[in-house]
Amino acid sequence: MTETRLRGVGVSHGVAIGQARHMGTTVLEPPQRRIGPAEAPRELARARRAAQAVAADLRARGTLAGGEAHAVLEAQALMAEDPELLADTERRISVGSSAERAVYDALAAYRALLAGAGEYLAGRVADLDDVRNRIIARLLGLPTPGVPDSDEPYVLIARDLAPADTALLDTSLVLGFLTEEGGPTSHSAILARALGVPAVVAVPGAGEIPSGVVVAVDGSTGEVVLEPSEERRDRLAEAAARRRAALARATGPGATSDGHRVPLLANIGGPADVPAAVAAGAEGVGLFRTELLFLSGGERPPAVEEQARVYREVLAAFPEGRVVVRMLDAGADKPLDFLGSGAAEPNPALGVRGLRALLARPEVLADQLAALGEAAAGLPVHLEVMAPMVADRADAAAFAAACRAAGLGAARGAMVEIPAAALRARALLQEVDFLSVGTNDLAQYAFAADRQLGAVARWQDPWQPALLDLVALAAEAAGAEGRSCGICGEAAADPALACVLTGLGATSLSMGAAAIPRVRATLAKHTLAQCRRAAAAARAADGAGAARAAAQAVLSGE
Ligand SMILES: C=C(OP(=O)(O)O)C(=O)O
Ligand SMILES: [Mg+2]
Repeated sequence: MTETRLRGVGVSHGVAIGQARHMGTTVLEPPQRRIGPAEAPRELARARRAAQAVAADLRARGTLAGGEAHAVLEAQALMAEDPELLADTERRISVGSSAERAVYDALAAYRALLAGAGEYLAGRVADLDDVRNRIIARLLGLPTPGVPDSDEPYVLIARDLAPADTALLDTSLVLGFLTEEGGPTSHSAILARALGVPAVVAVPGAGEIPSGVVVAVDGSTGEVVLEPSEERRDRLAEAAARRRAALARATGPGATSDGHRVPLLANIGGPADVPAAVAAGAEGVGLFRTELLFLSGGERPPAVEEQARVYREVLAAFPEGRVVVRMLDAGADKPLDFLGSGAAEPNPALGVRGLRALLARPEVLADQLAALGEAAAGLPVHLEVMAPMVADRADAAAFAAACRAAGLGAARGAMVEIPAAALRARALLQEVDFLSVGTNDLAQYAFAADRQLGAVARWQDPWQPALLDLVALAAEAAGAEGRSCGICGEAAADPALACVLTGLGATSLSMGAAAIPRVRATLAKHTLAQCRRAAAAARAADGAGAARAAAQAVLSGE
């Protein structure tokens, strides 16, 4: 057979060569069965139950997968339970649709809306299709279409991948992803990058690739070749090896090409994330999200001893390194029953969350600090603790007082996630030792754009110049006080943006482990002066796209 070449958008670097296997993504279309009015209550109850069961299953998968997948699956669970979708389903049942047909039609209507609503929302269509398939399969008593069964490694082909499936993919079997739809911001792309699996999205005709055919996927160039010749395979493998070698050459501590040090740290959710962080050469942990530990505790926070055991496991993995532990950040996107967080609040993102929740329950904060003290005892690690959602100097002072009362010798910091904290960063530094900018929440609050809501996702783009202005304020304040100001939001994982953040004065960058090698390599190619020029160019732009282009032009030496 001769080679066939296809082209898509490379979204996750590397080359994968293997047999094609298709994801079972056929949308299940239930028959047009009409029901009488007497059957309606039963059908409605069935539809409700199925939606609830699917939401619970997605949540359970999210908890199991942890990390990035957790939030993605939570968002999908919310789709399954969406009150408007349920109301539409109810309306359709009341006029004679069966439960499965009503769900199918209600979701189809919503899907059409999403598909036509711009790149980011269109990227959520695959998530919605997956939710639809899951609910309908459950109503029809069928298995949910999903990841193919295979004992041999393969290249996974799909229309688009749903997070529920990609989250639990066995990466020892999946060599790469290839999707017909999707874009750089689709979950297939985000998760492929998080898993470190090569991926090409938006490949026209991908759905028609016969199962079992050998495909070569180059996630760096977007090239896809069916039945590649020996020569082609060799060439692709060589190119990938060259790129890998370039990445591997960039080892050691993070620094610009002229030696300005920017420690590269890992964002972790617990001990399970440590091996990947160590393998990526993380110089420590810049953000240890401790919520996962509390999520598994149910009604009560985990006991001090249990917390200490988990913290120690992490701390012991970074001898001489720096580990920044973020105090429990409950509420809003991370609700926790025992803190009653968000339950009765009309707007939990603006409510008693983060440090506010901890100050309302000082014994929870005191226990966590005590557990950290116990965990660090006798270890050479540099333990640092920081408070989430610090709004003003009084917050920073209250946190510092709690640390003092706990007798914890660790450096204390404030996260800059609320614009007020960035604006008055210097005042916070009168109370705490360092700052760490959480760009995810800082964007949410700066743009009044719920980080969980796809409809406002455009403002979550970390290249927004207004967000960069706020980062600059925090970094400049820290510089003036001779303190450190790290970045620990998603922004730090984008190699070009990492250079910009360095140019703004960030003193360390913390990100998911998979992003570290590329950020290290990119940073090592540019001088501090170039990073500063890129930062100035990005801030001078209007809009995220223009900022990205302006910075990239500077970094590529145009
Ligand atoms: C790092 C951050 O914290 P989280 O994503 O856990 O809220 C942030 O808000 O940027
Ligand atoms: Mg945050």
